Amino acid sequence: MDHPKTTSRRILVMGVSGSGKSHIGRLLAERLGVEFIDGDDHHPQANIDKMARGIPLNDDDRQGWLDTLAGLIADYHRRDASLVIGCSALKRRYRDQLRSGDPALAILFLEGSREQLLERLTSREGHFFTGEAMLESQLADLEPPGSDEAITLNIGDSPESLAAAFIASLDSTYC
Ligand SMILES: Nc1ncnc2c1ncn2[C@@H]1O[C@H](COP(=O)(O)OP(=O)(O)OP(=O)(O)O)[C@@H](O)[C@H]1O
Ligand SMILES: O=C(O)[C@H](O)[C@@H](O)[C@H](O)[C@H](O)CO
Repeated sequence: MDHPKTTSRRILVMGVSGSGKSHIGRLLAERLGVEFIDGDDHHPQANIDKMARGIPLNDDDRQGWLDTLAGLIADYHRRDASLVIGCSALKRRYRDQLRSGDPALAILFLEGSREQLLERLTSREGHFFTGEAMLESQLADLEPPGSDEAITLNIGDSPESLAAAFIASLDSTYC
């Protein structure tokens, strides 16, 4: 798809829990010198409580939250300000909702195997999202984006390599 050349861009870092959205998103924003928003910080408390009880979110739970994030993306787009935002964005229609804020939203999909993801989740401490069953539900909901929607990178690489590879792909897409 052809998009008008712009001096700013909005970037979504997506993937299931433990794929590295917060870590890679923050690093990417730092490398690009732009703001980072962690989608998790915008969940209503009811969603956090539900996940902390080990109950996966459903479409209804995610609706208002995705609306909030789409609104933030739209706001940055309107102001021609750059942004990296982390959000699981598991289903195609969730991404469509986020793209309603910026049709040229660039997407980095962090892809990993069940084993890689479980290892990352079990070594992480102090987070409300835990447990193998929760990861299973995320993998069941995941509709992986194709190359028409996203740049896909495997989480086995170091954070620095992932950020550099994505930035290189952006340059070739946008220049
Ligand atoms: N490429 C990587 N290599 C090694 N460790 C990583 C990498 N990416 C992330 N990590 C580590 O893996 C763990 C999970 O990463 P992170 O919290 O960023 O995932 P997340 O997708 O934001 O998860 P959630 O959606 O549950 O918040 C963290 O401890 C993080 O430091
Ligand atoms: O869509 C969802 O089910 C949720 O957003 C989860 O993905 C959490 O936000 C996150 O992964 C936990 O940290």
